Amino acid sequence: MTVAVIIVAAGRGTRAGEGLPKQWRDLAGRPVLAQTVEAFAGVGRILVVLHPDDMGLGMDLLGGSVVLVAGGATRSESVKNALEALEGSDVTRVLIHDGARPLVPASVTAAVLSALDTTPGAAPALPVTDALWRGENGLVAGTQDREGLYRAQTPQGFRFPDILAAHRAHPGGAADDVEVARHAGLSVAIVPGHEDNLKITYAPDFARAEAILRERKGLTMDVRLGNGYDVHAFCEGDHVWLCGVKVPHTKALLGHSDADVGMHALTDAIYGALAEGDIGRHFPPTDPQWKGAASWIFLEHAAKLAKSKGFRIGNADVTLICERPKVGPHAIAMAAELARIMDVEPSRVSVKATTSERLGFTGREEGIASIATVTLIGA
Ligand SMILES: Nc1ccn([C@@H]2O[C@H](COP(=O)(O)OP(=O)(O)OP(=O)(O)O)[C@@H](O)[C@H]2O)c(=O)n1
Ligand SMILES: C[C@](O)(CO)[C@H](O)COP(=O)(O)O
Repeated sequence: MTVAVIIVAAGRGTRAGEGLPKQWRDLAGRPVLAQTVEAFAGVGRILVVLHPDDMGLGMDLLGGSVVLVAGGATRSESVKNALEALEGSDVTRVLIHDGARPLVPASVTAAVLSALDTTPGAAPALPVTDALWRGENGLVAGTQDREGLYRAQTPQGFRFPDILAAHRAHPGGAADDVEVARHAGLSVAIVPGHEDNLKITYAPDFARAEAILRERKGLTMDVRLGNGYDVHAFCEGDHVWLCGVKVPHTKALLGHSDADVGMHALTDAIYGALAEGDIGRHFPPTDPQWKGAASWIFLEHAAKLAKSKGFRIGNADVTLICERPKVGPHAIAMAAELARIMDVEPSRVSVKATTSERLGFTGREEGIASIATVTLIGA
């Protein structure tokens, strides 16, 4: 028995939203397609069907370890191209699998292959467990008996000559290869599918798939919390830099750099979460090259350091403590600027202010203090 695995990955993944087609996107550190191919290691010879524009990407990712076949305009055309490529080979059984199902358990594949000993076709599926409704204009218009209904998965397995003939005879437009096989009169056994074997279809499916992978690898989430605190004294001047925004004021802030007290607190919070010291360790105040430096250089460095260590910024919260200038009118612009520098969504960054009720050095308007908290989430 010689087995071939056809992995169809020539679609454009339009429902998964913007960016690269889903099979090329990152899933827990590696492209989806690399993980799908890996799931079939040792099962048989592997053919990967790609969009003609993606052949270069395929060579880079998979090299000579698989046979690359150019896909068609529909899934079934893509499958047929690969089946035709196998004609004349010694292949006796084929498994046809979606490139967008990277988490297929080996037990599902084994069950499909073994069912082919007794039926010409076999495919995994899960029974529908929820109640089913028909809907019209947002209202329930009727119910549907769920008895005997299944959610179809892949790999769908067939004896090679049967499925090649079935595809050649099919008029096109089938949702899957079971439909093609049944049109040709082949019987197809249902074997137990698996909830992990989801098809990445919409953007949130990436997070579901990633959670399953993490659980499989026994990984727990590495969440880090960091805090930062900074103070700068006022001096002569007509503006201050706060969280990357130039704010007119009757004084300036004194410092070796641009004295952006909020950005310094946030930068230190990131270094703190990474156990990487503080700004002074990375940008020594004794080094003249940082004299008058724009503080975004420090924040960008800290954010990139976090990324290089496998962390993303979960959220950041900065509080400025001063009587004046008034921060409220600038807070949104400040949060947006910090988010831009750190390369995170603006909704994950907060800037707010408080006075110290005229108490202490901030109350006497001798300077501004800032505290910041950040969470880093390990990949
Ligand atoms: N012309 C096509 C269309 C789809 N597929 C593959 O068939 C599988 C299942 O299809 P689907 O999830 O619908 O993928 P896309 O067609 O890429 O997605 P969308 O419909 O959202 O564009 C995917 O691995 C996809 O790459 C293919 O090889 N050739
Ligand atoms: C083949 C399939 O994966 C079975 O569930 C599915 O039909 C293909 O994807 P699509 O979303 O229906 O295009």
